[in-house]
Amino acid sequence: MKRIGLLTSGGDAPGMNAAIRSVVRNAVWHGLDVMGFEQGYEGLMDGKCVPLDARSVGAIIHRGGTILRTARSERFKTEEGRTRALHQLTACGVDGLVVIGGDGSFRGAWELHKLGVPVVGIPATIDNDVAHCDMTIGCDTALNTALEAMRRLRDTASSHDRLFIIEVMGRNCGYIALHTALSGGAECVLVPERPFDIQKLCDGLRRSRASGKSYSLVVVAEGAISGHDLKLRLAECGGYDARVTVLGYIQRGGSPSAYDAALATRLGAFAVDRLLAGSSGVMASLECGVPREVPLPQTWEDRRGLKEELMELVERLSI
Ligand SMILES: Nc1ncnc2c1ncn2[C@@H]1O[C@H](COP(=O)(O)OP(=O)(O)OP(=O)(O)O)[C@@H](O)[C@H]1O
Ligand SMILES: O=P(O)(O)OC[C@H]1O[C@](O)(CO)[C@@H](O)[C@@H]1O
Ligand SMILES: [Mg+2]
Repeated sequence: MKRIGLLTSGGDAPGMNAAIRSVVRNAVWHGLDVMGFEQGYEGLMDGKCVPLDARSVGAIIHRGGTILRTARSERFKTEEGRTRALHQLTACGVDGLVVIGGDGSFRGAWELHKLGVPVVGIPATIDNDVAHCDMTIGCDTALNTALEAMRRLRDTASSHDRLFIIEVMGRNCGYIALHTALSGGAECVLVPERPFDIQKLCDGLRRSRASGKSYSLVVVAEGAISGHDLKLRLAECGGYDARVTVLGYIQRGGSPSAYDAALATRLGAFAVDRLLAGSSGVMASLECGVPREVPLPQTWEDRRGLKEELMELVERLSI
């Protein structure tokens, strides 16, 4: 192997740049050339690439976003698009590829692997919805951002004796919502994985008021119900006048936490080591703290799932 390619795909996540730096520097250390493809699979199909060396990834370990930029690509989901990508890889002399992204990006990487491209994935998404890794790069930072917001909202909620709804990201996965609720001390959390009963929610809020609480914080993942729709339902069902804060893309930005920067640095170097060892169609992972490679399909076929006992703990401690 002489030259490897590198791209970031899907939603950006804090720590992607730290992973890029680590991939490039470890590859250079091994005597490899590196080409960075811009805007994920879109740039790969169009041959938009830049050579990367040890100096071109200086002073990015602490930066949010991704210097390679990222994209979602419908074109790459077609056979024609992937054939184009394959031609571009050959034209650029790339004989191995590192894909930094989430579950969708890994599905794309698996397609390339099936076409004969040696490919290793690095899990990076704020959603933490990839199986067989302790955490995905970016999730810890996003959680800390959401927690800080929640603590600020607690200040104003308690001062005004109000009910606040905090909507966090998570189209299909309630990990951020659950862990924000757990660490921020919410009264209640709504996640896409569990149906919710508005009457039960109103009853719970009423009980906590009756027990002497003067304000309440409800965390909702965007995929369960929007914060604004929940406000309307709470007004209809319980006469509540809730205030809504949608955290949105704020959660995707910012410098990576120590955890995310270190995780990205370890996984970036490990991904290059696995490519050089001849692995393909795998994710570079830390599972229970131990580096290991996981066949890509297992990362989406085996569901991580939400821990029921943590959902129950939020409820139990909300008395
Ligand atoms: N089944 C598939 N076949 C080929 N490519 C795919 C497939 N699924 C997803 N991709 C490619 O991967 C890209 C990124 O996927 P997706 O938008 O699901 O984000 P992700 O990697 O899961 O990250 P995040 O969830 O954090 O945004 C898609 O836009 C598409 O180009
Ligand atoms: O608007 P975009 O970029 O598609 O991102 C939205 C989605 O991306 C994620 O933030 C993951 O990056 C999801 O939680 C969210 O639903
Ligand atoms: Mg995803």
